Amino acid sequence: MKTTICTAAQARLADKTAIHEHKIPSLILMEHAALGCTKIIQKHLQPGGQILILCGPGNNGGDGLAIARLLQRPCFVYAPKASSMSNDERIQWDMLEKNEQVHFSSFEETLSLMQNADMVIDALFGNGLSRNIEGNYKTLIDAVNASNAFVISIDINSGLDATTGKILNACIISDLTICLDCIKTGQLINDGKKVCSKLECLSIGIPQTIHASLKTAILLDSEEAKQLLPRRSNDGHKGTFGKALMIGGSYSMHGAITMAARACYQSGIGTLTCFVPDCIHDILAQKMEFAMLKSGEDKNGYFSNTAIEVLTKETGKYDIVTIGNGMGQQESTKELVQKALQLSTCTLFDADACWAIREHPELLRQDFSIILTPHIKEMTYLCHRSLSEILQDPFGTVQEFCASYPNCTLVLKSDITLIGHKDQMYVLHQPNSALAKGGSGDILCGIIAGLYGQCRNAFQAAAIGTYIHSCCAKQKKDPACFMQRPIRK
Ligand SMILES: NC(=O)C1=CN([C@@H]2O[C@H](COP(=O)(O)OP(=O)(O)OC[C@H]3O[C@@H](n4cnc5c(N)ncnc54)[C@H](O)[C@@H]3O)[C@@H](O)[C@H]2O)[C@@H](O)CC1
Ligand SMILES: [K+]
Repeated sequence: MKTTICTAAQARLADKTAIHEHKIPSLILMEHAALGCTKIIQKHLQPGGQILILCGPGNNGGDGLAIARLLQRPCFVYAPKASSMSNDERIQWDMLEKNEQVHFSSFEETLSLMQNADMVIDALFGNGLSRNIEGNYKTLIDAVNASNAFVISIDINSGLDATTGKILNACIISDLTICLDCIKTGQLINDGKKVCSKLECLSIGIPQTIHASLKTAILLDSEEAKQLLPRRSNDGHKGTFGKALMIGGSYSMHGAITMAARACYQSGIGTLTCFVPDCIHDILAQKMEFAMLKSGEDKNGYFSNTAIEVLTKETGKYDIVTIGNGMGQQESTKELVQKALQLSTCTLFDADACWAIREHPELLRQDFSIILTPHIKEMTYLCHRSLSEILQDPFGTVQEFCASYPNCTLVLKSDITLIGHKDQMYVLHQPNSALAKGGSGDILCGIIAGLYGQCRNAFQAAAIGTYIHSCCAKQKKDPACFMQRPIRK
């Protein structure tokens, strides 16, 4: 089952389509949601523990009331007046009329119960939050955040804007958030990253085809990765697994091209050639027994502007070309980037190559595939957004870029990494500081190139490469030591 990532509008549209076009009554969706949540809540609940459920005026509150019924144990519930409830919440309320285990508490009682509660269920606001939280709701949220209870938010932490991840004046900080049907973009960016410790996504019976038709982003998890991993046939030869050319390096940054090349080789490329400035040829010859080496004229420790001549004879020889690692922000990098595109083969732009192309973004529109792997700062060279604008809206940034450059696959690297191509997007949500070090990006570039050689599909290679890179870091190994075996299990 795919886990999807939606804006508030996409999530609402998915709900609406399920209800109006697929004729699934909203109360059935609510029951699925509440049954699933109840099972998860029970896993965290101690016998005899005191549970307090906070319900708001919409269907999120309806979920809370349904959970109170399904728990089948004594619990305290705070709920608004029946007259201000949504229709479905009102029906849930009626179902509790004869229930003797549910005790409704006033606002003041709720505040005092909070001090001894073992668990608080946050069903105040979900996808319908539309303005700043004030008054009693703010007081309740502040009290939850000051309590020692284990807090579970239903769907979205109340107070968080589901799309932007901004807090609307006050917001529940949860130990666990159970996302209904899909993760919301706001839960992965901005304040959203700080208010939910753990996200668990629950299917509530909305048909998967609805998300497919809405082109929502897909979470890159182990199930998805297994589908994307290229299979190596035992009767393949080195040509089967691709020929890569990696262009990069400079006197002070020969490590970058070395790490990228080693990762490419260890990712299963058929043959690998590195093109480096003359001044580091001998150093790399010592370090790279796994790659063929070509070198071009250097100047002051970098490629010279004329180094490109060597590449003229290389057209048609390679399946993938990578460019950028350790090249520096030099005039010659700009020249080489343009020359590399004349090889008319799939080209991966990493690091300084993303800077070098910024004066000629029109060159990114080619009839072959281009992969770009910028981090946030490098992304500022590729679009008309500032660093903070990209950080505020990484999803929109990737969508906008991919719509403008349909032959490009963009890997926007950050604590969450977004991989986009046309209207498709994968999201890797495995933040890990092990990757926050020089060389990580070079290794990713190499892994993607190595996998491209085996699948010849830029979007697939970028997505599976990004996933494997992150898995290697989780194993606390040097990511360059990765093996494909762990995710094949
Ligand atoms: N209909 C469906 O398809 C399903 C909806 N579900 C739940 O329903 C939620 C969405 O329900 P709703 O659209 O009713 O939205 P909410 O439950 O988030 O609440 C909307 C209500 O809160 C009020 N409100 C918004 N901001 C406020 C603020 N700052 N202060 C005070 N009141 C405020 C609105 O006027 C509206 O009455 C989802 O998040 C999910 O929990 C689930 O039950 C599954 C099925
Ligand atoms: K909530």
